[in-house]
Amino acid sequence: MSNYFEILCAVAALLLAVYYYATSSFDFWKNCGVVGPRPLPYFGNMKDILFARKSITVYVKEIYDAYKNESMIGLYSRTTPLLVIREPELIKDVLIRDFSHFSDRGFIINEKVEPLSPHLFFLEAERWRPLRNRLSPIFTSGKLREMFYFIVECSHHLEKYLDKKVGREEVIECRELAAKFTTDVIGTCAFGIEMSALADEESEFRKMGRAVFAVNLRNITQTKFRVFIPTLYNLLQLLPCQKYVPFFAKVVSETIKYRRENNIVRPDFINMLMELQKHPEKLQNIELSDTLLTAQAFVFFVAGFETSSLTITNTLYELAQNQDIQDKLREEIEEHCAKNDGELKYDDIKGMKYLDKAFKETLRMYPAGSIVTRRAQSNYTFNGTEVSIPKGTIIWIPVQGIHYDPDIYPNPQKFDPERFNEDAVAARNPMHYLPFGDGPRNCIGARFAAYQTKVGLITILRNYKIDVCDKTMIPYEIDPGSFIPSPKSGIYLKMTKIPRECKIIS
Ligand code: HEM
Repeated sequence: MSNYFEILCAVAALLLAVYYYATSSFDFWKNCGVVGPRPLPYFGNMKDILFARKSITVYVKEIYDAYKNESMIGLYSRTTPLLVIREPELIKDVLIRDFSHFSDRGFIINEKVEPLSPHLFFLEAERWRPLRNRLSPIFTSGKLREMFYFIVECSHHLEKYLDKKVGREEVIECRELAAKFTTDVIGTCAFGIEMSALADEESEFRKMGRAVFAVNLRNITQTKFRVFIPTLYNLLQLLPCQKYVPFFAKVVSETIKYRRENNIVRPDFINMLMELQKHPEKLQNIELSDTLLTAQAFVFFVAGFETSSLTITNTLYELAQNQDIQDKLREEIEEHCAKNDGELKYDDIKGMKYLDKAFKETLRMYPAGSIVTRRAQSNYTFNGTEVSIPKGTIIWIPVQGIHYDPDIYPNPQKFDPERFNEDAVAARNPMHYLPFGDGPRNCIGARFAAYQTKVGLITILRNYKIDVCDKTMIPYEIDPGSFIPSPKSGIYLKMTKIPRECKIIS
């Protein structure tokens, strides 16, 4: 009898210890005077996200809306305190003014689990800083002008593809269409080779691109473990390496070898990475090994094709439902064509003001980064407050919540490019529009993204009228398992051919 009692006591003590471990930090925000939703033992506030029942995008908007009058909201990423910042001045402190305290995103990197993970997006501040300094010149407008030729070449392939695919009118799944185009663009610019995603239905690059973003158990587990359960993340090295890793490694090493042997110089990302490899002194003695180089080419591909293809898709989705805006946009394209005898050049794209507003409005409604994250690199007290956070605290900037705040963007569900006319932009706090983040660690490819997205849109819109059809998903639903907020199913739209004569030339 006494044995049973002892076992019972031991089990109770164990349960108590587990409960204590799972909840002991839950007074942290209360003690700081920061409010937030009640956390659950072990899961904190992340249960629905961990089980992919809710996307971060939806969750962060709910939290933002629920704490309307707060400048900060305290959450728990399982047992670890995590802070959401709403107030624009504090956001500016984190992203810009006090960036030296927040120059890291807080992703863990385990090169055994993911050999291509030490890239610009994930890298810790020490390796990130010299690499970013040296990679930034790849994206200047001068370099972009040189690369514009490649983007335009891909737009001709897109035109041909559409000609073949769409007869007089046809329902097209636009996500796949746009992804093929941006795969070709980023492929030629990042890897320096033709990916032929548009020309070849079985393109290996397109298959690998799909594999990187596939919403499957492996990808969901990997992302959730990396972000929320880092202790278990290391166990993933027991699984075989993702198939795209050896693929990209081989492509990059073969390209480099071929260029070295044949003395080929081409104005693209891989060329600039090879130049850097030759001059380690420029990287403050961080060795740009072949793997580190491949990781950078890989992140340009991964960060570059899906974000822009979703932006093209989402713009078409909104234009199909807003015919007046679509007509106005087409008029602007035609006007520019007429001025240049049917041709569009690099500078014309820059001059298309209405296209720019529509692009920006799409990114307001569908930001690829629904949160921007930073990690505190030292203990930090927020200016004008008594809230102090310890080194290591993760910060979430709730971009999705801000972009749908009716006090900032009245009637936020409405697609309205006029929100981006000069006066409206000047009247808004810059921290209230963050599709590319901000500060020294903002999106390095923002300018490139704008050009490839706009060229893709022009190519489609000048040739086709876009309408919704029975298969169009209305309302738009985000797949809770997706890493970059993506629609739950394909985006099917009807395309009807319009005879055009305008051509883009570089
Ligand atoms: C519409 C398209 C795109 C969107 C919406 C987008 C959005 C973002 C966002 C929100 C961030 C994080 C910024 C921050 O933390 O402040 C980011 C970072 C990054 N993006 Fe983009 N991006 C796009 C296209 C591209 C393209 C085309 C490339 C490359 C060719 C690219 C490469 C990167 C890289 C390397 C980072 C990490 C930068 C660093 O940590 O230094 N992105 N992007």
